[in-house]
Amino acid sequence: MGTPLPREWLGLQQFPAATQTKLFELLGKLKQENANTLTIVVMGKGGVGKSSTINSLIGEQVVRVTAFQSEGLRPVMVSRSWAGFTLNVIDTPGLVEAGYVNHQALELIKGFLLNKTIDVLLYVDRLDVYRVDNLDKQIIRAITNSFGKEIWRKSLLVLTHAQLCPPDGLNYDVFSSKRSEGVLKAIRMGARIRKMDLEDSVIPVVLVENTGRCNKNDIDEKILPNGEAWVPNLVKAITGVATNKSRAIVVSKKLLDGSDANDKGKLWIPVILGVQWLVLKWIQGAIKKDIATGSGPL
Ligand SMILES: Nc1nc2c(ncn2[C@@H]2O[C@H](COP(=O)(O)OP(=O)(O)OP(=O)(O)O)[C@@H](O)[C@H]2O)c(=O)[nH]1
Ligand SMILES: [Mg+2]
Repeated sequence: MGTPLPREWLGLQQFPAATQTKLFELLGKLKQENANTLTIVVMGKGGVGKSSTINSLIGEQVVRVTAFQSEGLRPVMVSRSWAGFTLNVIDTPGLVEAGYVNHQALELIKGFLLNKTIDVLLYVDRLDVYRVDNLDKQIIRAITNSFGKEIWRKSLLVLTHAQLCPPDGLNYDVFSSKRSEGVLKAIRMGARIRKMDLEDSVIPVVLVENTGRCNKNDIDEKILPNGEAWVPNLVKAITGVATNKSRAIVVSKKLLDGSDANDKGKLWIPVILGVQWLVLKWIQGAIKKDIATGSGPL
């Protein structure tokens, strides 16, 4: 049995006209670049707004949103098609359980993603949180160990709950860039991305506000406190990452088995064989010389 055809992306039509125009333009560009399918995986801690962001992006209530910790532990994929273009979005369970990295959830995600190609990772956290701690780094490390460091070249940081009033009279943009920098630093540390690698691995940040109470501009687009319409921003950043010069992540068994580390060892095999061959040749040469000069043991 083949894969069922994805449903028509009806949610596109519920966006205000201005947003629709921008989205059609961006999706059209993707199609022009021969990207007929786009697979996005959404990961992050529990309750940060992963599922809500997916619903906002698709424009339909496609995945369940819960105020309390969700009991559903399985990843789900939602597919929608538009003019021959297919969008796949994979929602995943939260990566934290009782203050620790939820390895069980991670194993389920790995199993679900096996043999899939990830075009974009949305790493979701909240904007209205002020601290970044060790657990954040541990989650990032767990994702990196599972899918390889390269996944961060295909990632985007999404900060939810973006409709906020910064504390202490701080300016909104100053506050949000401080929070973004904090999470990005945790990503760099957790993923062990070296300073010298930084330039070509800039992770874009997008702020989103998923509640129905989000403010709107006069053309009905949902806006952030700084006036930016965030849905087109999100789609633009996604298409940017999808078409950047890094390759999409093919989740093979080899990648998941952590063959990365093993491969590093394998690189030395030809070198060691070469050195062995040279030593052997040298010994052979020395023996021949000994025989020729007759200076061998009596
Ligand atoms: N104010 C506000 N609330 C949000 C936003 N995003 C999500 N929420 C709320 O936060 C709660 C959790 O949202 P979910 O989308 O279920 O979060 P999740 O990351 O999918 O959670 P798990 O699947 O349990 O890991 C729900 O009550 C949402 O309504 C946001 O941008 N702003
Ligand atoms: Mg969820």
